Amino acid sequence: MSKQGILFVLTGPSGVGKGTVLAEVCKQKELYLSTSATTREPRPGEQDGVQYYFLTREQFEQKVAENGFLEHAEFSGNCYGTPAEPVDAQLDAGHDVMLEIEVQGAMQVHQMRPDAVRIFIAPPSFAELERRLTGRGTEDADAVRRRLETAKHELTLAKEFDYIVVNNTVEQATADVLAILRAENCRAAQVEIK
Ligand SMILES: Nc1ncnc2c1ncn2[C@@H]1O[C@H](COP(=O)(O)OP(=O)(O)OP(=O)(O)O)[C@@H](O)[C@H]1O
Ligand SMILES: Nc1nc2c(ncn2[C@@H]2O[C@H](COP(=O)(O)O)[C@@H](O)[C@H]2O)c(=O)[nH]1
Repeated sequence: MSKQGILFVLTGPSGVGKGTVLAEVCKQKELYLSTSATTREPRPGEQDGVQYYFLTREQFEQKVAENGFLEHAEFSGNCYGTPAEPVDAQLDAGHDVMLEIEVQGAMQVHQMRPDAVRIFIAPPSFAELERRLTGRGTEDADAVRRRLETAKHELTLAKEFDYIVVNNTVEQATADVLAILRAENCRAAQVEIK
């Protein structure tokens, strides 16, 4: 049987810097990034099929009913889900896959795919998380408040994950994530030798 790819999950509270760190990681490591579906409205500049597949709630629910998602969750009033088929196709082709998703979904992946390697990105402090989320300027004050409320609970779950990376600087967090990816690839290679 040919080698399967490794499924990686990058999670953590909204605004912690998952997307920023992942963009740097992808400059140095070949990874298939899953494109999620969401019912959230596109932000200025976001395009359907690029950042997300933007679905109506009915379309999203239809895909849930068809078992089309590897995981899905409601977050801050909107639905988000990982389309299963492209992820499986990439893993079967031997390519490593990365999901960048929120914490409830990441917990589901553990149940569905116990082999997945899950990395929790944590902020250096709660005050810094608040600064980053507010500073990004993509949500109004009410949405920022809701996301921070959710973050308080999400941070208590960090210890459930395989690795915790504190995103102090983007450079250091990128190096830490790359080291994890390398280590997990070495582990997979050893399993094959046996
Ligand atoms: N190490 C860092 N130091 C300072 N600012 C950072 C750092 N990492 C990310 N940021 C900034 O924090 C903001 C949020 O980052 P980003 O959008 O990557 O977060 P996210 O976790 O992907 O959020 P979401 O889950 O909502 O998609 C951005 O403005 C980004 O430039
Ligand atoms: N459970 C899932 N969470 C997802 C997915 N795609 C993205 N996300 C996460 O949702 C929040 C909010 O995203 P935003 O784009 O509105 O800021 C963030 O933490 C994303 O990582 C998914 O498929 N499933």
